[in-house]
Amino acid sequence: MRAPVVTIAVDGPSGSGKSSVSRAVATRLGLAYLDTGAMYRAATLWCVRSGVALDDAGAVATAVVAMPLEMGVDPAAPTVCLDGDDVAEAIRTTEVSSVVSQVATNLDVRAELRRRQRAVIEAEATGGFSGGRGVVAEGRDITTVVAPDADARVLLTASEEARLRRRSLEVHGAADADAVEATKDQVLRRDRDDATVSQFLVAADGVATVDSSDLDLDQTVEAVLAVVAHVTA
Ligand SMILES: Nc1ncnc2c1ncn2[C@@H]1O[C@H](COP(=O)(O)OP(=O)(O)OP(=O)(O)O)[C@@H](O)[C@H]1O
Ligand SMILES: Nc1ccn([C@H]2C[C@H](O)[C@@H](COP(=O)(O)O)O2)c(=O)n1
Repeated sequence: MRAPVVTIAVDGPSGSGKSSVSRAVATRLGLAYLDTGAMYRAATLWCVRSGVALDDAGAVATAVVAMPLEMGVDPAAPTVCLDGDDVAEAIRTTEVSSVVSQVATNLDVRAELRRRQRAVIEAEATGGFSGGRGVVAEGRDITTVVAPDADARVLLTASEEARLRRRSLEVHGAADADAVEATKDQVLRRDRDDATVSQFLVAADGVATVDSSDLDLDQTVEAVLAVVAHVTA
C-alpha cells in the first residue's frame, strides 16, 4: 500500500531548534525538508547584492518577486541557490542575520515567499524529492498561515536562556556572559521584530507545543516524532 502524503509544519522562535529537529524528523520519515527561514535570508542577500535599500519596501518587494531562488529539499543536504550560486553559507553571516527581519516584515515579500513555499509543499505532495511522500516545513508562520491545514503542526519552544546558550555556542563557540550578550541581537531582538508579523511565541489552536529547554537534540527529535506519530503511522 502507498504511504499517505504527509505535511508537517514546525514553527518556533530563534534557537528553539527548528532547523536541526525538522531536518532529522524529515530524514527519519523519508520526507522533504523546507527551511523557509533560508528563503527570507536569501531574499535579504539578493536585495543587498542587488543594491536595493532595505528600507525601500516597494523596491525590496519588486526585487524579491524577481529573485531566482532554488531551494534543495533533501534533508541530508539541503541547498539554497541564488542565481545559480550556492549561498548556504553567505545567508548565515551576521551581516544577513542582523537585517533579515527588515525584509521578513515586508508584507509583500511575505506574500511572494508564501506563494513559493506553498508551491514546494504542493510539489512534494505529488512528486518532487520525496516522490510524493510529503514535507517537513519549518519557520515562523507555517502552522498558522502557510500550511494551517498541515497534517501535523508543532510549535517548538525553548527558554530564552537555552536559546541564547545554543546560538552562542554555535556562533561564538562559547556560552560565557560576553558571548551570550553578543548573541542577543540575533535571538531576542530578531524575535521581537519578527513577532510583529507572525505568531510563533504561543501555539495557535490545534498546534502541539514541544518544549526543548531541558532536552538534548536527540530527545527533542523523539519528542516531535511522538507528537506527529498519529499522521505517520
Ligand atoms: N534540543 C537541543 N538541545 C541542544 N542543542 C540544540 C537543541 N536543538 C538545537 N540545538 C542546537 O542549537 C542551535 C540552534 O538550532 P537551530 O539552528 O536548529 O535552531 P532554529 O530554531 O532553527 O534557529 P533559527 O530560527 O535562529 O535559525 C544548533 O547549534 C543546534 O545544534
Ligand atoms: N516562515 C518564516 C521563516 C522565517 N522568517 C524570518 C524570521 C527570521 O528573522 C528570518 C530567518 O529565519 P531563520 O533562518 O533564523 O529561521 O526569517 C519568517 O518571518 N517567516
